[in-house]
Amino acid sequence: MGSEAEETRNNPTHIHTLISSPCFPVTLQFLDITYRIKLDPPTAGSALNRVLQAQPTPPAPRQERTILDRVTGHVSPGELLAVLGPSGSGKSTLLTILAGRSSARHSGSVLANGARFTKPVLRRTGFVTQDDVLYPHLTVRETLLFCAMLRLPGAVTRAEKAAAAEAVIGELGLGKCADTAVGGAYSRGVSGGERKRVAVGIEMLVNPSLLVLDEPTSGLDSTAAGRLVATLGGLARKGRSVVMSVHQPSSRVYQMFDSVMLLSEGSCLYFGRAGDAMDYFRDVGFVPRFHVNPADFMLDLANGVVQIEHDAEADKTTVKQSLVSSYNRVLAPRVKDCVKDSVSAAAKAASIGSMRLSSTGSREERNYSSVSWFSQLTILLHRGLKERRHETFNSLRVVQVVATALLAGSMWWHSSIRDVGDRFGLLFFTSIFWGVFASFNAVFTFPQERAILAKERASGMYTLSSYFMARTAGDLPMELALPAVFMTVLYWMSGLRQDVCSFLLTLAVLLGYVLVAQGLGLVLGAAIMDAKKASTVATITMLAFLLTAGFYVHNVPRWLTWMKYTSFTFYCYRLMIATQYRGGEVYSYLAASRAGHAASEAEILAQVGVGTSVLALFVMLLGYRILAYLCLRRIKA
Ligand SMILES: Nc1ncnc2c1ncn2[C@@H]1O[C@H](COP(=O)(O)OP(=O)(O)OP(=O)(O)O)[C@@H](O)[C@H]1O
Repeated sequence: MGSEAEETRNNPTHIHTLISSPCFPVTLQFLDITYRIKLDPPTAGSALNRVLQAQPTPPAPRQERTILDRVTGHVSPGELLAVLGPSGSGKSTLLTILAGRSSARHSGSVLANGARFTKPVLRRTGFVTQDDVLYPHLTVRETLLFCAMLRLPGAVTRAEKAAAAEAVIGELGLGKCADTAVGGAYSRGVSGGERKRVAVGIEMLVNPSLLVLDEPTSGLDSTAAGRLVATLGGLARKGRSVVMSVHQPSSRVYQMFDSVMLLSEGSCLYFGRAGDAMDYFRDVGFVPRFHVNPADFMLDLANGVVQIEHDAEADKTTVKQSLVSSYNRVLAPRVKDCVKDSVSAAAKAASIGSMRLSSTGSREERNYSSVSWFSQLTILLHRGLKERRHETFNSLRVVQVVATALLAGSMWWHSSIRDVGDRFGLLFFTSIFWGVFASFNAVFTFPQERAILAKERASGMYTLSSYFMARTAGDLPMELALPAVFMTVLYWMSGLRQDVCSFLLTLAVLLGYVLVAQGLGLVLGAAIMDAKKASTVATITMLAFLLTAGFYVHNVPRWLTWMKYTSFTFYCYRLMIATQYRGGEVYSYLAASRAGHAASEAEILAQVGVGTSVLALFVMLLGYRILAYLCLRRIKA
């Protein structure tokens, strides 16, 4: 991939402007979007207060809050619509609904070319969220390259995909930081503005018909913001429908908008041409006292701030109510008629040109068909290896494992096979250490990728199965190298059975066991999707496995005896003993050493055979991974 990018950079004639080629036109219409949430009832005081109250008070009814109130509008190909409004006015909520990415139940309809959103339309919809979720350790160029590889159609060659990524880098002025890591909460990377542009670039790559951006200019200086909005305007001119929200645009940026929607507390105060906004507000009685940036004036209005005679300020609530009722009386009926006309025109066009549209559609669909499952897997594997190159082999983990192996090796230095108690202790310690270590590390896998997985799946970038395979298989070499190093150091230091065959068998048991323990961590992480909670549950589960296996408590209560059969530590310990003591060897050494406590453990271990233990571990190995996959399916795609 690197060489292709190099070739593309060095040969500008190869720069294929996939991102600026014509796209399927989509008119977005939205009618009466209303979204309400139920608020939690106010707490009725402390438990003590409730006890002291003579009469129990009936539970307060749940109140509703309107986040969006009958918001209506449309955006046509070639248009840039800006949604303005103060913080909390409902911009992000509206944009998430318009991009078809909201799981919240809202009323009203969002239509593309007069019809409900379909998968092909969704695939052609780019959505840039406010909190851009990106892989922190990939460079800007790698981020865009991998994205191009996954998102651009299978029919596009790798060189063309690399060229498209380079074109986006050039278009968004990211050349200077192209080889810098994106960075994140815990690692320094490119600046906030550059991150934002990378997030925009990711969506630009797919040449979307509809591009929805939530505050793409936040964190940018006015020059950079102007440049970005000009780029978005340019994309719109090429036939895309672009919707963006913005907090505080400069007047230069405002001039670039074709149409504007002003929101205040979920209600629309204006929708129409950007250039007509000031005339409208003048007509309904709100005139700025001197020349102002229209966006500043409109935001003041949305906040209810307006100067009246003698510099006094009018009551904010009255101002807002007046603006809402003016909009509902003057503009809303016109906007609704306009949207309805646009919907019926789109429906008519679809019925008249059904043959043409369907054939174009199917051709387009072929062009849009995603890359094959196997290609997705290899690209995701490659990306995962690059992203986590610093993580798995971070020096702390290596030091932790090697130090533990050296310490344990010193403690059990050249132990004797006849000393069954000591040997059992060593094998037991190894089982516990790797059970806890592997399951704990795996717990973090999915929770830390949740946001990015949800975003990428929602844009149809890859199938869940290819992601899952890549994520779990990609980690294997790295995850297995550490226990292999551990066992190599410890095995020869502690003087376990000194033949290569026994060493390889013990290593195989440990590696299989690590995979199973990892599986438990993956399931808990995927099911709970909160690393802290999942690691707490992992602790309790591991403790339960250890306690009920009968190693510490020999008289386990009857109703808990079954639990040891669910414990992979139990089976691993059983197999490790089998690799060290053949046949009845253990009993003859036990008889000689009279190690009572080891003898009772050996008795417990005799309850399951080697074959049963291998089978149990194998079933868990597959079972945990299948469960983790099923849990991940809950994440909305
Ligand atoms: N699921 C929810 N539960 C509770 N409140 C919510 C929920 N969704 C949205 N809100 C509230 O709805 C209001 C609008 O939120 P939204 O994020 O859409 O505003 P915004 O205009 O994008 O704000 P900002 O510019 O600060 O991002 C906020 O007051 C927010 O707290």
